[in-house]
Amino acid sequence: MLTENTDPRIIIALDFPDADSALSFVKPLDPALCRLKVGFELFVAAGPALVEALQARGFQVFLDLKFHDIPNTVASACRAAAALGVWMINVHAGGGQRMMEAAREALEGGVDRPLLIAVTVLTSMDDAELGACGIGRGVDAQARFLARLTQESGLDGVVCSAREAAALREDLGAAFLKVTPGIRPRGSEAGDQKRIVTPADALRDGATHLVIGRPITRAQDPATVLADIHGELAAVMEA
Ligand SMILES: O=c1ccn([C@@H]2O[C@H](COP(=O)(O)O)[C@@H](O)[C@H]2O)c(=O)[nH]1
Repeated sequence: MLTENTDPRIIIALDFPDADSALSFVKPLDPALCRLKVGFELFVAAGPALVEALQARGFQVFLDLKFHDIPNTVASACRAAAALGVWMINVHAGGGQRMMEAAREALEGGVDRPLLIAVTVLTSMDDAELGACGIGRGVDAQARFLARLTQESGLDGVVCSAREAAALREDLGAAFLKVTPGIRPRGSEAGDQKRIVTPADALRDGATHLVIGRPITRAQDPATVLADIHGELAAVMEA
């Protein structure tokens, strides 16, 4: 039986080219069983109206626009995103402490403010790719460094790979959110993701939320894949 409730851990990445495709995909989904993530592609194509349409269907929305700019610009963008009534928004931790603090301050005092998290190291990157950007300390150390900076800036959590979740739980506590893309049920294709983890391992290692896109959205039967993942998570929670 599927018993997720007011705090579903699964966030489905709605990477679709237009509103019609996204809305027809979500039609059979139950908002008690998943949240939805709207990223660049869909937001650029369909805008705030689509976010409002998803919320009107009962879904909580993570608006994944990964703001990364000067503090004043990011703060204003966060204020505008919060006005949409979304559940969660994000920035890039690489924008630095002043930028993250400006983002947090922009949301202060708002009723039902969105959760604010920061991207550490993209799950599509490995040590070699990070090194090629001039960061030689490796993915694990860089993710831990940026996660600590995020917590010191007063944000609610981070986007990281579930591979780093256990270390971040140790460093920063269980309540600090660890929102983890790069989730791949056993046997599914990695695609462009480098740091992948199964749903069960992610939960066991301390991921608080699992972002899952193509393994569900490109499946022949998305509802069955979602139900199977719920089963996998329930087994971990019962163990
Ligand atoms: O480090 C990151 C940050 C964001 N993402 C986003 O999550 C989904 C993952 O989709 P899959 O199809 O399951 O790979 C996608 O929208 C990314 O933009 C990420 O993957 N890694």
